Amino acid sequence: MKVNKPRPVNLDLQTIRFPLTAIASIIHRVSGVITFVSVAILLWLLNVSLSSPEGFASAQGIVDSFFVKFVLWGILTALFYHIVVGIRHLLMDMGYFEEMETGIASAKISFAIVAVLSLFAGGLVW
Ligand code: HEM
Repeated sequence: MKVNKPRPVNLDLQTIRFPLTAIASIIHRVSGVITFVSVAILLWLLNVSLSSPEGFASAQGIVDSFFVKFVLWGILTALFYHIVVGIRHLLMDMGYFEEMETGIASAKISFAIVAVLSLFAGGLVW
């Protein structure tokens, strides 16, 4: 088929720039998957800690390393992101923040709220 009006094609992923709203949405999906996987890890840790006094001590030992604390901080940050941007999604489903300007502003505000909550999570973990 002959194309009369050649349309611009840009498939170079290094030059495609996503709008902030798209980035917020992609990270929301990623944070949902992280939260889903984390539920299994956290339930396993809870089970270990509740099994016996020795189990509780062993769970304390597991959580007492920098790496595990870092992972827990990441899990909490992903959860906070998912909840805050999830609420933004639900508000958009109700018809708010649908224009580009308000969509970008609400994404920026959500990022700022998540940054504060992430600091709070760091305080809880360490
Ligand atoms: C254990 C808790 C949770 C898990 C494992 C989870 C996981 C997920 C996953 C995997 C998705 C699919 C993402 C996509 O396909 O784009 C999703 C979507 C969504 N989640 Fe969660 N979620 C959890 C809790 C929450 C909470 C507390 C909220 C409250 C705000 C929430 C709000 C949403 C919304 C609004 C969507 C749809 C987003 C869209 O339309 O693109 N989620 N969640």
